Amino acid sequence: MMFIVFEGIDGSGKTTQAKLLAKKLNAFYTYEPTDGLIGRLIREILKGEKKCEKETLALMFAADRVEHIRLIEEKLRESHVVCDRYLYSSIAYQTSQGVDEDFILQINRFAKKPDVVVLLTVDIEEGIKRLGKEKEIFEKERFLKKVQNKYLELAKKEDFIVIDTTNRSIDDVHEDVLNQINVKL
Ligand SMILES: Nc1ncnc2c1ncn2[C@@H]1O[C@H](COP(=O)(O)OP(=O)(O)OP(=O)(O)O)[C@@H](O)[C@H]1O
Ligand SMILES: Cc1cn([C@H]2C[C@H](O)[C@@H](COP(=O)(O)O)O2)c(=O)[nH]c1=O
Repeated sequence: MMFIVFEGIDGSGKTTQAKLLAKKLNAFYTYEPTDGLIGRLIREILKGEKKCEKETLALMFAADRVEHIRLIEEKLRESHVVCDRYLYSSIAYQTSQGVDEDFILQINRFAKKPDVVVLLTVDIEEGIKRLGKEKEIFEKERFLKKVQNKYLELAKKEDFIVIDTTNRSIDDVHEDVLNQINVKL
C-alpha cells in the first residue's frame, strides 16, 4: 500500500487534489493539522485566537504528527493513504518563521517516509485569491513566497513530483497528478 502526501502553500489546491486522488484510488484521505486534541489547539493559534513561541508551535505540529502516524500506519494495512500536508509543511513553514531546520528534523525524526510527495505550486496572488476573506496567520504574500521557495528547494533534494496549478482547471491538474503518479510507480 502507498503513502502519498500532498504539499504546497495555502491555496495551491492540495485539499481539492488530495480528495480527488483518494476517491480515484479508493484510498483513505487524511490531513494535518488533525482534528485531534493538539490539532484543534494548533487551529486556534493559526486563527490568531491564541499565541505561542514559534518553537512551541513547531513542537505542537510534531506532537500532532506522532498521534497521526499511528492512524496512518493502521490504515496502510488495508488501503492506500493520501495525506493533505505532512512533515514537509513543518520544514517549509516553520523554517520560514525562523525556526532552526535541524531542530525541526530532530523533533520529527519518528516521521515515516512517504512513498510519493506531490508538491502543488501556484502564483502567490492567485493562491491568496482562491482562499477568500478569512485569513490565518500564515496567509500573507511575502511569507508564502518564502515558504514556496523552501518547498521548491526540498523538491529538488527529495525528488518530489512538482505540479504548477496556476491558471489551470481542477480537472486538468487532476489528470496531471494521475499521470505523474503512474510514472513514479
Ligand atoms: N486549479 C484551481 N483553479 C481554481 N480554483 C481552484 C483550483 N484548485 C482549487 N481551487 C479552489 O481554491 C480554493 C482552495 O483550494 P484548496 O482548499 O484545495 O487549497 P489548499 O491548498 O488545500 O488550501 P489550504 O492549504 O489553505 O487548505 C477552493 O475554493 C478550491 O475550490
Ligand atoms: C502540518 C503543518 C501545517 N502548517 C500550516 C500550513 C497552513 O497555513 C496551516 C494549515 O492550514 P490548512 O488550511 O489546513 O492547510 O498550518 C504548518 O505551519 N506546519 C505544519 O507542520
